[in-house]
Amino acid sequence: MVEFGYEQLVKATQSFCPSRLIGKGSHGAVYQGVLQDNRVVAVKRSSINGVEAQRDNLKKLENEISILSSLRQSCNVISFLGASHDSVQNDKLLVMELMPNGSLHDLLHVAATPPSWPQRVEIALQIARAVQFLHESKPSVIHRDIKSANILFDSNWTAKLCDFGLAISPADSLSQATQPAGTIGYLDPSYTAPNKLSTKNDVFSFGVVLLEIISCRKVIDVTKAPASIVEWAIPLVKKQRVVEICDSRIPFPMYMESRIRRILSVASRCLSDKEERRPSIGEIIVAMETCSIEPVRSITTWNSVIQYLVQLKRRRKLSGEYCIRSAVYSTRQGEDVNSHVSTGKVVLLKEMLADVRLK
Ligand SMILES: Nc1ncnc2c1ncn2[C@@H]1O[C@H](COP(=O)(O)OP(=O)(O)OP(=O)(O)O)[C@@H](O)[C@H]1O
Repeated sequence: MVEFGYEQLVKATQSFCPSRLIGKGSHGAVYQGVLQDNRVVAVKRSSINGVEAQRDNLKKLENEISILSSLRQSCNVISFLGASHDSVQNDKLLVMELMPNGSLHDLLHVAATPPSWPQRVEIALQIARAVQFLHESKPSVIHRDIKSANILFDSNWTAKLCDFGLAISPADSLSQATQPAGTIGYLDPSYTAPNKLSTKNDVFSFGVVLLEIISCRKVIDVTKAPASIVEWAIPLVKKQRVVEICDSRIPFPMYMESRIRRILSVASRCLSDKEERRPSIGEIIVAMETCSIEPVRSITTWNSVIQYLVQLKRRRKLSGEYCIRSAVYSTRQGEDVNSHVSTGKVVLLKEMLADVRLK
């Protein structure tokens, strides 16, 4: 693990200047810093506004550093760059890549322009890959706080999972004594005691994020009944009323209907009351990879429309060929050609059939 000098990071953040503050979380504040080699990074600090870090905050940041430093690099998990410790102020610092494009939460609930449907599908897949990376790491890691606010976008608009303050490895002996934790609205209701810790807790939270991506509804919205996104959406998925779940700010895309249905069906399985019925993240990836199209960056709605039209044209060509073949067969049997094709095509078809008969 790279150990940064505390003074070096104080300088990089201009002494944790308020103008460098990106945001505050429950266990620290994140600042933008510029290192000596001009790399622009994000620095998470356990103390807020210089007030000595609460023991709990410090423990969470230490845990985050320990988990991130144990992981290999992954495309969809925040890149850990190093850490620093100041024994005088009892302060810890975590250095990570800067994510300049905000969170999925802001993209869904704050941004003026809602993300396109292909973008949503790709983001969902990128998050699934991040969870797969954690669950299939050796030893495996359970994030315990998967939510849209913890999914940030890098400069290429690649989604990455962040905030490992609550992450835990079931292989760690301490995990058996760790109390359940997470964020209301995303927290698995069956995670009620330390011994209920399982990768399926993350699968549940991932299912909630899928519903949020498709509907753009807040996970808990007290102005609506039912307030919980899960209680609202799952009965609609079961009744196949998919259009009612989809974000109505952008038109429902007929060309993506099957992909959206598939994602909602995955979400519904992730949110099953019975943990054993929830799919593993490996199964989720298999189901979802058929939904993906292209990287978010290069996707435009037009690309997808063009893809759809090409597919449609191919399908029509195939069904046209089928029509002609079936008409040839029926004509040989003495049936009427018109029963197989639209009138527009009959003239051409009759000429072709004449040709077939001549042969
Ligand atoms: N690497 C990063 N690059 C850019 N912004 C970041 C980065 N990491 C965190 N942030 C932002 O900094 C703020 C604080 O993040 P932090 O992870 O400490 O807490 P949080 O996720 O907001 O809250 P909580 O810890 O309560 O779940 C958030 O607005 C988050 O989006």
